[in-house]
Amino acid sequence: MEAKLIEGKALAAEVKREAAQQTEALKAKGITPCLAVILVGEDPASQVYVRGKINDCAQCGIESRNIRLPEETTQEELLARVDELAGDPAVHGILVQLPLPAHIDEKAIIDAIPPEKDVDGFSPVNVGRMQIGEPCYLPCTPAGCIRMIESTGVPIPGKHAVVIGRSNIVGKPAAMLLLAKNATVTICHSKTQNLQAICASADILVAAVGRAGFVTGDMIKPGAVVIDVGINRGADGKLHGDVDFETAAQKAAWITPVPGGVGPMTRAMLMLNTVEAARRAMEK
Ligand SMILES: Nc1nc2c(c(=O)[nH]1)N[C@@H](CN(C=O)c1ccc(C(=O)N[C@@H](CCC(=O)O)C(=O)O)cc1)CN2
Repeated sequence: MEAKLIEGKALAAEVKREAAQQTEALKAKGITPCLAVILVGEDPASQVYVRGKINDCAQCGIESRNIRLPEETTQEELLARVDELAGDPAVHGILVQLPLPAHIDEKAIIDAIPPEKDVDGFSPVNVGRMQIGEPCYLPCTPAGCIRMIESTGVPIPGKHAVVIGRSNIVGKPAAMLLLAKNATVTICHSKTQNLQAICASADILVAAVGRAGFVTGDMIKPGAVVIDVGINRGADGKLHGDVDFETAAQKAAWITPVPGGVGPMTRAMLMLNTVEAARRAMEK
């Protein structure tokens, strides 16, 4: 079997067109969605992602505030900036780019973002609402994964979905969203025994391990949908997914590429969350 590609870039363009249309409709009612993005420090990858987000905003007609703070910014200073944006009615979404420098407590910063402006869906209130199926902002990467799976036309209900990775921003929420779609979900991690056998029984496999080429063809069930969340920069300077694409594509029915897969979808889903935040603010 030679897997079909789930084209993240094309899907992301579709999602951004949706966001742009919704933005137009909001502007006609007198409200312009606005996203504030805070980047602390000079991490080169984060700079690329933030630039991408600001460009996406422009493409969708969304206003943006690009806030760059030096590496030595203190936690108190960062909290003060977040508070300022929290109190600014013109700002609908606040995103603090992760990772933060080691001297800043990420949790304290995420907790300071009001849930109604938390377009990353990382705050405890949004995480809790997601768990119980209440309206909330879904974290962008997992939400993008679901949209990519759905784009294949393969029904999720009843399928065995295996998520490798248990991070708060990808693995856990991806598992919860798959469960909410009535998949039977297994979460695997570094201590999991029989990982190969579990993965090889997955109809849907989401790899969020953070290790290049970790998932190989022998771990894929023939005909599976494989979603590769990994973005690992190799010594060759190129980006590599968590999935060994060549061998996995021989077994899977559908597979996401890296680059051009989950990454662009993460950014596109952020645009939808920002428009939604503006709509909710208007309704309030
Ligand atoms: N506040 C947040 N911080 C981080 C998040 C997040 O969702 N919110 N996720 C990741 C990084 N991330 C988004 O910020 C992200 C990563 C990658 C891409 C992307 O488009 N990747 C491209 C390749 C880009 C490149 O050349 O490096 C691709 O995969 O095609 C977008 C967003 C951690 N931090």
